[in-house]
Amino acid sequence: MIATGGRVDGGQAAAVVDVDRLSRHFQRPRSWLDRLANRATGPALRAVDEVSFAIPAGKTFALVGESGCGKSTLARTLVGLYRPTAGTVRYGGSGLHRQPVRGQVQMIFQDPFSSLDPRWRAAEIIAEPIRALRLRPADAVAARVDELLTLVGLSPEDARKYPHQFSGGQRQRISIARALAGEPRFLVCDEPTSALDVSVQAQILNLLRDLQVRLGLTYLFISHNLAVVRHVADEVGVMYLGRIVERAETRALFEHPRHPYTRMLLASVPDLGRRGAPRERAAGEVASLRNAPTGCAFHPRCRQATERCRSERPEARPAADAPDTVVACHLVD
Ligand SMILES: Nc1ncnc2c1ncn2[C@@H]1O[C@H](COP(=O)(O)OP(=O)(O)OP(=O)(O)O)[C@@H](O)[C@H]1O
Repeated sequence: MIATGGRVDGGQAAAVVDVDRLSRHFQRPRSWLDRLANRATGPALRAVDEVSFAIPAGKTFALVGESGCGKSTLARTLVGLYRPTAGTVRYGGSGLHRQPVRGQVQMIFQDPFSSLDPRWRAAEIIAEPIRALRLRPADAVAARVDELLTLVGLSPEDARKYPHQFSGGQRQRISIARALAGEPRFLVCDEPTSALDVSVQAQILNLLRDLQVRLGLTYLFISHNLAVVRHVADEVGVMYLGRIVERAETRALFEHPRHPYTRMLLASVPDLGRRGAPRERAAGEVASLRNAPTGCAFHPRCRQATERCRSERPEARPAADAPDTVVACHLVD
């Protein structure tokens, strides 16, 4: 259960990750207009803008939203690949830390082929974090690699193979084994199945689910596929141009979407099986972070937008009738 600002209320399961008004901006190169106005830098691109949420231990929080809305930037900031521009991320169970304990936060990527070094055998790929973090004595590393291969549904004989000798699904299993080698508590899965054949996607999703239960892992799960998100997530955050516009428990989000953008996203998937939920047809151009609109960033596409939506940015607030749902929209309530 999450309140505004991403704080987990006392008495609830401890958060493994707690994100509070986190922003990550990128400096854009100067345009000729900037030069003309004698500006030293171009305007910042607000890839992630004041995002807040917390993920309780053992749960899955999913991020959805159109391409370019900042999901990967948020994921990369959480695993420490990018430094936050503002706001905080705290990690841990009891007593949160500003930095993740080494190894405890890991990431798996969409394309396992490009994230695995083609010159390394599976054994070396998986052993690397074990050695770097000194998680096992040198003579126990090989046995740990065999254990991890078995855990992800491969066999110890696979240890000698190179990435190109595996299928796409098997390569993703190697990536997962490598991530688990660091003994993480928190795993960021950035589109982990979108590069895979449909028949293999379900196997990888089931593997992730099994591992979550067996190892007590906490997931941030990023996907374009709303049917997948509905299946795997406990809670969902809907991102639009760098901000979370709606955050709700999965069932509530799919059955009772509140933000016009969430409704539009769900309406774009005909077979989600929603009955009676209000439908929103897509309107207007897909906006870009490069020229983000004023006020509510969604207003140019929103059929109900008012003058206020055009000028005043809505803050994320708990819904009046569902305090676990947080929505940033002037028209809700
Ligand atoms: N290293 C970077 N430097 C400058 N701009 C960046 C950088 N990384 C991402 N961006 C910009 O930040 C915005 C958000 O990108 P991001 O990859 O986070 O979106 P996304 O929602 O993950 O998209 P997709 O689903 O296509 O992966 C984009 O406009 C992108 O061009």
